[in-house]
Amino acid sequence: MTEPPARRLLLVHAHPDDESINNGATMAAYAADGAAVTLVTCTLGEEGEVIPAELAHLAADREDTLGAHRVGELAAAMKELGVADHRFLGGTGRYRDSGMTGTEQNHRPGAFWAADVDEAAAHLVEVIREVRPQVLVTYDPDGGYGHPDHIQAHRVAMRAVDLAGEAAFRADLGAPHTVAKVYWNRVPRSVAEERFRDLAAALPDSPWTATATVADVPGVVDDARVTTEIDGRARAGAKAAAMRAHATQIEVREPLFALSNGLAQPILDIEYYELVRGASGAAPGARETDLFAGLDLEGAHR
Ligand SMILES: CC(=O)N[C@H]1[C@@H](O[C@@H]2[C@H](O)[C@H](O)[C@@H](O)[C@H](O)[C@H]2O)O[C@H](CO)[C@@H](O)[C@@H]1O
Ligand SMILES: [Zn+2]
Repeated sequence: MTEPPARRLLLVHAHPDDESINNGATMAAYAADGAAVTLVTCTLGEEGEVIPAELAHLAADREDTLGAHRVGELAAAMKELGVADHRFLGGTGRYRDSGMTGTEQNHRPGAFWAADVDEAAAHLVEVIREVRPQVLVTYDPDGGYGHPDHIQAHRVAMRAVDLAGEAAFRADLGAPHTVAKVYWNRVPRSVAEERFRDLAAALPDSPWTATATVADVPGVVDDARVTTEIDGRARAGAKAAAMRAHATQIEVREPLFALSNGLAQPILDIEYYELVRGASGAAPGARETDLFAGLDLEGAHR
């Protein structure tokens, strides 16, 4: 049996498209460098809006086949990033997209927001104990921007990290595993502000007439809270291609993109994180430039 790669990264996201927007360059860079990259997506994105007019029939209030379509978009995006291991939490379609906050979809049976956190976390414990990642990436407690599925993905991911390491929890799901480092997706406020200033110059050459704002960018925090930056500029093409693969949700005109709201925002090829569990591998006062910094990877195969 071949040994798994020494470095193993697990990312937990709410919908197909979040992984490419938040971590596309990071995922592509580590996959290209021989690390094992595993993505768990919690829903199929069934309640999303649809950008291309010719695909409007897929929408939840029409044929309700957008989820199946976005499974294909995600597979195409993973090919662009070179990521072979992507799964849906609890199996394809186990949890349904809950819709934007305050909508009636939040409370429909099967909605991820209505799921029991421990029950959902057990599905993720099984993945953690199989993959045995040293590093896990997910959202902050607000899910980056308050979407119910993002908040729930945070809760399930953090609960699963705790349970996966408990020997007394569900031995049937595999041997206990402690994730060494946990990160939340972040954007330093100074970077967001600078990129939106630059955006104004690029807007006339784009198909959009309006921009989002710094407040619309998920996970923006004061610079001091950002512990880690992954320079993915060498993977900018892969990230843009992966975002473009999510064609029902994202339009891309590099260096900009827009969601179905039509508000232009910058594509970030340097991706930022806040280390919330585990020890930093950087010198005091410096940012890490590697998610695996400080880890003893010798013999880290299982
Ligand atoms: C990036 C992200 O999390 N997208 C979610 C989000 O989609 C937004 C939603 O449809 C909103 O109404 C639009 O104005 C915005 O442009 C969309 O990005 O919520 C969807 C429904 O839960 C979800 O499917 C999509 O992945
Ligand atoms: Zn999302």
